[in-house]
Amino acid sequence: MACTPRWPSARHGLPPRRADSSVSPVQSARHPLAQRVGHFCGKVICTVTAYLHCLSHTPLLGHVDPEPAILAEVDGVIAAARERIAAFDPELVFLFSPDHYNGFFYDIMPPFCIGTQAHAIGDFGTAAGDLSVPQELAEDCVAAVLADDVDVAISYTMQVDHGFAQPLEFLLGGLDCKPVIPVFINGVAVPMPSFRRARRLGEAVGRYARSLDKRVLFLASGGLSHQPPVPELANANAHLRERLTGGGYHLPPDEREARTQRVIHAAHRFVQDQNSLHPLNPQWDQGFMATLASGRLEELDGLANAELSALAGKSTHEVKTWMAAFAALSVYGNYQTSHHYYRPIPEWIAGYASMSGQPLDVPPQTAWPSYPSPTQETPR
Ligand SMILES: O=C(O)CCC(=O)/C=C/C=C(\O)C(=O)O
Ligand SMILES: [Fe+2]
Repeated sequence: MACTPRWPSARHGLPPRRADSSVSPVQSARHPLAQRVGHFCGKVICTVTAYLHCLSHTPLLGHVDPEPAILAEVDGVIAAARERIAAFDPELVFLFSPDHYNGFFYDIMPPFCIGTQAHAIGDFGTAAGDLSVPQELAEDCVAAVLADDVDVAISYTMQVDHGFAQPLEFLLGGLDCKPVIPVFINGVAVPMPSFRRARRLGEAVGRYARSLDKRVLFLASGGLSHQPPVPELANANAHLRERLTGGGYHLPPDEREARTQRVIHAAHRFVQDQNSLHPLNPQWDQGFMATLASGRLEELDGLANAELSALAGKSTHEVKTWMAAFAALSVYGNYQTSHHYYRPIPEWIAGYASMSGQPLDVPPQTAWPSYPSPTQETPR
């Protein structure tokens, strides 16, 4: 697979905001971030061994979109994040993502699962194909996390959807452009893990990552506040129940199309009437980002799942991927966040957000463009 980004501009015929898809190690040596974070790590000096980026995903991109100016704004946010990641040049990626009944069903629904191999199905027009999973490292990661007292499942045939595919496409240029360990966190199928458990998982993954002596990128996919029409077992009819309990691994094309159209239709309706689904909650979203930025991750330990659903919508549990990624970063010491972006986007039925983070001993990236931000750069 060519590692050319299929980010929003590419899918909408807009010119890329930055020509960073061609950033090479040599070019990125002149890159401001490269100078700061030590792109030549291992050759000259290594100052940063971990970087984090958290990004909402949306299956509605390219199907129901906001006005061009907003689309271009998001495009720029993603392009800039991709450029920073290219400058960091990760040797290994840990991607925390949920699933939407495409790879994980109620035949056996783990709260957490690490894949040693993974295949993306290509739903909603996202990329299909195999991820580049380093099998032995993924196996070691599972063993390390279990030894660290966090129970995690293992899959040798993980099937993933847009939740995993979109950040890999947008931030890394494709499904198989970097070695990636996929970490599934159940964010839609009740009963779900708590914030506290997601934090513990992230810390365990972070401790394993830190033991590797590699430049590691932690990615999180999903959120923030939203409640798109994702099926629920509690009110499923017999056919849907059969699908949700394990009959959905290989959906017939007509059912796949019906699911896609159902979400598109719901988005059109939500744009007209934001009470047609659970309303977005920008206040909660921005508070959540500020809490992660503050480093006080334990503050969310006590937020019950039912309470989060009531506050911000039933799919908001996807933000536990953000919690896990930040917890992993916290293992590297105090951190600082940057490039906060937040905008409620009804067309995508989402409080759409993006945020980067890195260990605190690296000078802040003051030369970088900023975007509308709910919080300022916040040293922990
Ligand atoms: O209709 C279905 O069965 C699945 C719908 C679906 O996949 C929706 C996904 C929505 C998101 O991923 C999101 O907004 O985060
Ligand atoms: Fe999602």
